[in-house]
Amino acid sequence: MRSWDQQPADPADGRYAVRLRDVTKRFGQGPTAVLALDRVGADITPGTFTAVMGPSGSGKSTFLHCAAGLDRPTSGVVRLGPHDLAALGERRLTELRRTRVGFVFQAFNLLPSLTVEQNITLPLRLAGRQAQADWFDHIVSAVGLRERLTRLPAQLSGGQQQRVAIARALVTRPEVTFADEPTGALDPETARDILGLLRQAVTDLHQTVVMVTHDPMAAAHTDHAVFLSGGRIVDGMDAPSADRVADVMSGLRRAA
Ligand SMILES: Nc1ncnc2c1ncn2[C@@H]1O[C@H](COP(=O)(O)OP(=O)(O)OP(=O)(O)O)[C@@H](O)[C@H]1O
Repeated sequence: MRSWDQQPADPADGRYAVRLRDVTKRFGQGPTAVLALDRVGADITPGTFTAVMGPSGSGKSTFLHCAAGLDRPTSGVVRLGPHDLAALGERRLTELRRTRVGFVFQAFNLLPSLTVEQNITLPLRLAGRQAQADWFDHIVSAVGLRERLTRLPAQLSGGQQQRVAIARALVTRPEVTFADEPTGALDPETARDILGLLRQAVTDLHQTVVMVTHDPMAAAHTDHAVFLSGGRIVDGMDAPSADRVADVMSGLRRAA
């Protein structure tokens, strides 16, 4: 069996934070089966911010779940850095998710009985690791939570709670952070702050972020947008602007 520390077979694999090759995901069987992803390929370069877009039901969440090792594809290859996820058993996959992947969800998903600081460092404690003081300080400053480390989530606004979730995602210095509609529950002004923070995590902290979003304004904060339709990647755009993204999205909705 391949060890997860083994060198990759294709030397190019190690250059990407995430690689999907021919990834297909089928839910169910027979006439009611749904092909949620249909031979999808994607290369996510380290230190980039990518938006995954597409109409409702186009496969965005399935893409994110397969790329993040939350779900296993029916066929195809998913690599996180040099690691082929299919080669990992459940225990190692869980460990890899905990230490090499950050998650930010629409619903924040903070633990209500833990303070801000305890929520941020939770992934490290689960992995039996200590916080690196410099990095912890760095991200706490970046997300602007230094004065609120002893608060509980219920004492914070939605935007502040999402800042905690972003700090928690970054605390392990993951290979990649996946954000699923991270601004979906926020008012437009707070949403802009949170998108600016994700942008800053990429530009200043050299992190890699992949964000599922419906919102062309959100995509405009990213370096690259990929568009899914019917489970396939049908388009891509560098340096996306909200207007160009909205045009592509309208076209995809009309065609759907
Ligand atoms: N667990 C599941 N069982 C059966 N079908 C599923 C399952 N998860 C997703 N699907 C189907 O797969 C397709 C893609 O779903 P997915 O949630 O990935 O789309 P999406 O683009 O994220 O949609 P939305 O924008 O509405 O969240 C849809 O047809 C959906 O109904």
